Amino acid sequence: MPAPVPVSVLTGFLGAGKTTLLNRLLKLPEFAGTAVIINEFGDVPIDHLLVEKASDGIIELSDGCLCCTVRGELVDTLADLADQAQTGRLAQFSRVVIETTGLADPCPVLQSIMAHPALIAAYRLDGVIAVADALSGAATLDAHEEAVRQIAVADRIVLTKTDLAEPGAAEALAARLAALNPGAPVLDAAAGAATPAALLDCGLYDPATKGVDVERWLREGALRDHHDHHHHGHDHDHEHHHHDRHDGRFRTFSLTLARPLEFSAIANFLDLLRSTHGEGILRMKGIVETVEEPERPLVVHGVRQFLHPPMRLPAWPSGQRGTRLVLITADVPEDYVRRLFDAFAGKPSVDQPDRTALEANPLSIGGFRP
Ligand SMILES: Nc1nc2c(ncn2[C@@H]2O[C@H](COP(=O)(O)OP(=O)(O)OP(=O)(O)O)[C@@H](O)[C@H]2O)c(=O)[nH]1
Repeated sequence: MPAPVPVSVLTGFLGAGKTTLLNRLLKLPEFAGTAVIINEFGDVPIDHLLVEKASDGIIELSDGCLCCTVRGELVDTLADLADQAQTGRLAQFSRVVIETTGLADPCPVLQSIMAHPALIAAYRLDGVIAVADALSGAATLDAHEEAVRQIAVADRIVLTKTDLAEPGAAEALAARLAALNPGAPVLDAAAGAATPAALLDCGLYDPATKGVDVERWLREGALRDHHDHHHHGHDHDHEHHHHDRHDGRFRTFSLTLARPLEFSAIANFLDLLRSTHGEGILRMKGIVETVEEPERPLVVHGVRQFLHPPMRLPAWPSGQRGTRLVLITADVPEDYVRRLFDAFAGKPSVDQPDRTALEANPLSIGGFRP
């Protein structure tokens, strides 16, 4: 089996600058052999579309890229691409970029790549790139929950039109984006920061070292730094009051445990979390030290109710062991998740049901929503 092809999902609101960014990136050598899937043709054509049209919705590009609209299901398109490449009907591609329509919630796309049985062997999610423009980004975030969602689930955020924005506007938006999603670096396109090196390879696997890079994948350190910064002499809540009704609903936080967990404890924790708050788990990723195989970390990765089949790494890639989970959530009480995790981790606490009680009756912990 060939190695799974990395997929980048390019999202961002209408007119934010997705196509402009993509056009620029596709000219770079790092993007050679990229298959581009656009789920809607916008008003601004991709430069490369000066091409002949091949059968079944796939358009082959003169420079070896290929590009298609998603006429049917995204899953069918991706499965078909993989099939054609495997049977030699199509040149093997090294990367896929999916540009979502501006209005889309990217989670279903991530869910397909991560959890659809027809795709998990052929593809791996590399990362979500969200584009926000400095001119109208703040107003867009105020008006549209989808825009906030796109930022919240991103691995990288590209700030566009900073050259057109009023003085201070770009900085204010960048700060708001960082508060919404502390784990994602904000890259200024006009300043040349949106480079392939900055945008690609956000996944667990690092092609440069041919190893895994947990720190870069989880970016838990960035999360912690942001949290610390905002809790030392800085009133976080005060900051939130200035934002609109959407921002405060989205939270990114991490759960950690410095000793091994039984596999069944983590499995039941995730099951319970998914069944009580699945819709609100926009993304979840992490690495777990299990009692059963402490030398081989378990990698968990999911979107909403859907989990990528958990896999084991051959060894701990960095010195730090234990369990680290990063969750990006919408309308999920952080306190509930923490108490649930503590119960399964066996952390004693007054007036809290323990794991046995929870497995018998999930309602015994407050915060459950059907
Ligand atoms: N000055 C400036 N203009 C930009 C920048 N990025 C994008 N634009 C312009 O903004 C407009 C919209 O950009 P697109 O790339 O079409 O945006 P999009 O997100 O693909 O839009 P949809 O396909 O409608 O969702 C175009 O006229 C671009 O030329 C930037 O960084 N600076």
